[in-house]
Amino acid sequence: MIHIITGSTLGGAEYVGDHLSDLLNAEGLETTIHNQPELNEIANQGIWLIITSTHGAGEYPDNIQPFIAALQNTPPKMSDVRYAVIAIGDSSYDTFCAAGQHAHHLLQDIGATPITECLTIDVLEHTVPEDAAESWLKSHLPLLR
Ligand SMILES: Cc1cc2nc3c(=O)[nH]c(=O)nc-3n(C[C@H](O)[C@H](O)[C@H](O)COP(=O)(O)O)c2cc1C
Repeated sequence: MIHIITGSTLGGAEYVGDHLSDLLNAEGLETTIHNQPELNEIANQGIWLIITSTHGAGEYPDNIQPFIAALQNTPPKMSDVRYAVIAIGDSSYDTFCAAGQHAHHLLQDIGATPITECLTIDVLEHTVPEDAAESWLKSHLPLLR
């Protein structure tokens, strides 16, 4: 099972999550999308794919903040979780993709295993972030099985 966990204010990261979920399902991989993630509803095993934008001054979007706080305050056993983070942001901000980068380090710190480095998608360069995410997915598919 691949848990797709999104952090989004304007919907962009959610669209990326929906798109990747469709592609993974077409490859025969099972997914669950968590657009309002609750730590106690997400099994601490399998693959977590976190897709989050950055808002404010390097902040997480509101919908994912409680989930991140719960991971920090009461981290579950993460040794059976492999994960990847897709960070979406705008490189005109000093805090480019800060939320996604933070999530990547946090998961590693609490004992989950990274599948790969954090992917950053710059919306100035990629007006359709789904396209950049799709290319990434295709090249990382063997690691997600
Ligand atoms: C008020 C505001 C603050 C933002 N702050 C940041 C930021 O600190 N770092 C960054 O990389 N992008 C920042 N962005 C860009 C967003 O991350 C980007 O537009 C993203 O595509 C939004 O994704 P979403 O639709 O999932 O919320 C900001 C955008 C807005 C509107």
